Amino acid sequence: MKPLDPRLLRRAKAARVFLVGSVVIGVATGFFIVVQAVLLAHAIAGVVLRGDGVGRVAWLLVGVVVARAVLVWVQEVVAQRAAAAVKSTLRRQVLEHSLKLGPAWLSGERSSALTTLLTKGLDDLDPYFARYLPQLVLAATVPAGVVGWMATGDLIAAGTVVVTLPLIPVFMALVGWATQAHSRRRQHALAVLAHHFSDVVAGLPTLKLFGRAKGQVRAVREVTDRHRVASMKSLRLAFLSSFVLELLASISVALVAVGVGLRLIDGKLGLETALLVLILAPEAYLPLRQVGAHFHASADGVAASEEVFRVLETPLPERGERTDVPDLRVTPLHLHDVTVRYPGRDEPALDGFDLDLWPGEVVALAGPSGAGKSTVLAAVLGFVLPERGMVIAGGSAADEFTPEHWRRQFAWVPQRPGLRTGTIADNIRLGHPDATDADVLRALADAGAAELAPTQQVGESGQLLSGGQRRRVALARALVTEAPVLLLDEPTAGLDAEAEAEVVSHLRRSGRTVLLVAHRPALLAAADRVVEVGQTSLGLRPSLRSRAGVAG
Ligand SMILES: Nc1ncnc2c1ncn2[C@@H]1O[C@H](COP(=O)(O)OP(=O)(O)OP(=O)(O)O)[C@@H](O)[C@H]1O
Repeated sequence: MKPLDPRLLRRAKAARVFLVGSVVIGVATGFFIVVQAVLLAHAIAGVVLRGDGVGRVAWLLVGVVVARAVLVWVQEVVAQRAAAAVKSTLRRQVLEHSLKLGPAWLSGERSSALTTLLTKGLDDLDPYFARYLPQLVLAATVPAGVVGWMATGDLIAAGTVVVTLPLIPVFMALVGWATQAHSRRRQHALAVLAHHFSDVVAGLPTLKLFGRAKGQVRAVREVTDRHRVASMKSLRLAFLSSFVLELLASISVALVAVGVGLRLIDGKLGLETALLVLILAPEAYLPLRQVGAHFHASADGVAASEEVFRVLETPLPERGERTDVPDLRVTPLHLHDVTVRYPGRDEPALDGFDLDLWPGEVVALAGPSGAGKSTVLAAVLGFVLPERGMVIAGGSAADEFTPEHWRRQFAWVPQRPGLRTGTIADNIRLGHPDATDADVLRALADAGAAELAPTQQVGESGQLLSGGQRRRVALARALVTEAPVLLLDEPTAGLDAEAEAEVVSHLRRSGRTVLLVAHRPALLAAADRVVEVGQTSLGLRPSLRSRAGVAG
């Protein structure tokens, strides 16, 4: 584990500002430590050797102590603010990057692990900023100043410190290597625990139904135990390394003290210099010892930030910068030889797929489960990039345009539409924020959901609605947009025959281009064309064959 990850400084401006502030505070702290030692040594030697009073020195000492207390306070405030700013920056960056990577990437991630990382995981950066980093800066500034000052009084003592001091960072580096593996294991155990727990909670009704709910107690206990064991190992290592660091520092200070004592007895060293060296020697080791102590508390935060950088360094698919997307109300869309292979899969999900979609057409994609129908919609939207072939509009490939501008041409209803907490109207207005109440009611009616009240609450992820109702609200959300092309993944699943007929007739009347995934006969029959995915044959209605330019 690197003491300071340069990526943290690169990605978060607050971290850079904080580091500069910490260096200033570190130098000031070093200065006050030396001043305090000089004043103390002078006062004690004055009292012992010359019988001086301590009045003036005492006031100066009070001033130094207050100044040091103010520095600690400033450091704490700056650190807490920096930690909050860095966490919020990293969270925003991960969310923005995840959005750009799209649903195909997200489906390969474990959402609960990502949630844990962005919440509890990044919160572990607090001790890193509040304790570890300031201490690291002090460790770099204070010993240098202290040893330099000691050297002006007693070269031998300064030499002893210079020789013994590096032992501490060397030992810390060894501990760091061991801790890194432990921290990763602990982070992994926490992610597994979160994932397992959210899976069990989500599947509890099913587990209960099959009488397997109790069996999960053992599984949760095992996963929790793994996390407990990993945490205990980290703690054991932390205590052990703190003990050894303390021992090392104490022995080193003792070495300096014995040398100073002997030279004092021999008369080679004055009392004031000896006192100064004795007061300063522990101060040289203290920052380094404390770096070791705070290192363990911050190791989890650093492991979490490494995980964050893994996400942030996942390359984005290359997309162009063009914003002049052709108007798909009048421009046909072509899929040419589109071949998509998901990461980690040998077989392509879609192999050499061709499709011409003419403005105003209703085209149904049919084919067995797993044939690649949803993948066709994902390829059109640019959620997956074809390894071969391309999506073309108006003579330009889709990936020449920015994803935001390209996707404005489409409204999409996925197989499992997401709804957010709020009313039905709130969810529909996600498609068109300025939609009036009348627009919302019309969209609901066109989606075959006239009986649903716009003010009805949908609950978290739409849990207060039935599966069919959720789908119709999502369809209404797509219909309320002004997108010229509708991409609908089984839009009428869960609807009765009457509602389905209404939806189909509205889709046909709307004049928009519709590409839908369909299994049900009513939907297939209503389409202008049915395209089999996973097969090469095109089932065209005779009236459209000439328009599609397909011979036969
Ligand atoms: N994110 C993904 N990662 C890896 N493989 C995937 C992913 N999404 C889909 N697949 C695989 O790609 C193939 C095509 O999936 P797709 O969802 O496009 O099929 P489909 O025809 O829509 O199926 P269904 O009718 O069951 O919805 C399947 O073998 C599926 O397992």
